[in-house]
Amino acid sequence: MAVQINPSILSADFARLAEEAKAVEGADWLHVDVMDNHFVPNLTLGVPVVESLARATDIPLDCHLMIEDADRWAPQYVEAGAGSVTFHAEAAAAPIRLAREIRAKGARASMALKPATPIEPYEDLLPELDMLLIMTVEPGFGGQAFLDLMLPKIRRTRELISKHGLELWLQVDGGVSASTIERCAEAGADVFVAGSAVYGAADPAQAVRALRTQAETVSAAAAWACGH
Ligand SMILES: O=C(CO)[C@H](O)[C@H](O)COP(=O)(O)O
Ligand SMILES: [Co+2]
Repeated sequence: MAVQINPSILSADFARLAEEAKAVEGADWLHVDVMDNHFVPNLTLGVPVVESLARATDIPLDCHLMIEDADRWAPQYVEAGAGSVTFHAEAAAAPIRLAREIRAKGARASMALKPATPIEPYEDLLPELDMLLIMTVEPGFGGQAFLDLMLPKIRRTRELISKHGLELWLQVDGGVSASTIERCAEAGADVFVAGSAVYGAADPAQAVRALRTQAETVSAAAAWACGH
């Protein structure tokens, strides 16, 4: 299980997005939080900004759509250049059809769960996805405190992924930092979104490297424990 670190540009300077992407060289994906002021009480950016950002950076874009009517909008983010598109389970009328459409258009299909949404009703849907995102804060804002009570859900999701023998990536988003990333990795997450912990650091690229080292150490120890 390879560790991936995805800085969230929610905590970057929106007037300098191309430079902010360069500041996190070495990151696996750039996490782009799209908010519509309906699904969440905040407003960020949309398709035209994603199009420009995709042209401005070589880092692939991981678009996290916190928007209503995901069925209508998500495919447009693939066309805008996103390599991975995450829709919320709570905002999709037909998640299987939507995941298939995202994949057919050439991107990785991912589904997110708000903290109060359980994973169990979605077990049969997991093979349709390339990634599952477990929110570890209420979506809407960066800089919130990590919700420890999400750790059992991360664990249960990792068990379901193993039970079905899937290649699915397991992403965590919200309050991920030097003081919480090890707990997430230990619970079974392998893709880590970090906004304030990266862009709030004096050297964002160094913050990405440090988070990666922490997560890799834990996941190597977990792999060793499983294999013996
Ligand atoms: O989806 C999000 C908020 O809804 C952001 O990706 C997330 O909060 C990242 O910011 P931080 O690491 O500062 O919590
Ligand atoms: Co996000």
